[in-house]
Amino acid sequence: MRNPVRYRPRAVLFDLDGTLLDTIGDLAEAANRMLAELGRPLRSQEEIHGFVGKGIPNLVRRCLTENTHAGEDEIEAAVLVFRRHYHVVNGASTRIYPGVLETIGELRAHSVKLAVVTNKAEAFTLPLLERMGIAGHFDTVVSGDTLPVKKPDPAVLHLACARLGVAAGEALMIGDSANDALAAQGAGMPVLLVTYGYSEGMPVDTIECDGLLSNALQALDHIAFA
Ligand SMILES: O=C(O)COP(=O)(O)O
Ligand SMILES: [Mg+2]
Repeated sequence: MRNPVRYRPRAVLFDLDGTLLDTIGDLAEAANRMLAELGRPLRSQEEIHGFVGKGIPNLVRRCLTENTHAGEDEIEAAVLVFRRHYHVVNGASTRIYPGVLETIGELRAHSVKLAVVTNKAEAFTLPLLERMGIAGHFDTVVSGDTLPVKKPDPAVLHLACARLGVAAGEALMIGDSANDALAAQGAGMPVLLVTYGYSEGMPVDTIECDGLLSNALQALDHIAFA
């Protein structure tokens, strides 16, 4: 993009799955171990890719109900099965996306505060950040079960900002889906979306946002350091 608007954020809030980390292999593995244990047909990674974005209970529900049926009790029990398998595989095939470490390093070098705001439950988020060696870069982490609501509810972004001591208008969100975009817009902060992540089957260029990034490093084109 030529001459994009440059923000001067005091904090950058990052989405996790599909933005910082490519986690689809582990999510699909846990989902298929769950489906196998429940005696249900397995699903392709591509299909499961479209189910990621609104947290684990929603992922499990879609695995059990898309083109088929399951009762609420069955779905509730399946969430526990998924979590048991995901604890085992979480991080095994996860990779940090290109440009992420350099971007984080540049932001930290300019004293910009950093947070992760994810819809992934905390029991998986914190060990995953540790395992990938990036936990220490973030000043705070808000997970999918930190509050009773998740993205697209802006409350999770407000909580991250409160913990960082910045106003919502002084922060910038970087995500990969409409959940991130809507949460940011609800909180009154600009949002950049990466084009390589998971957007629940929605073409990312159809989601209203303040800029698209094909590599995380392009976020720096939208930022002016004081
Ligand atoms: O857990 C999910 O479904 C998505 O997590 P994310 O908010 O980090 O993309
Ligand atoms: Mg995401």
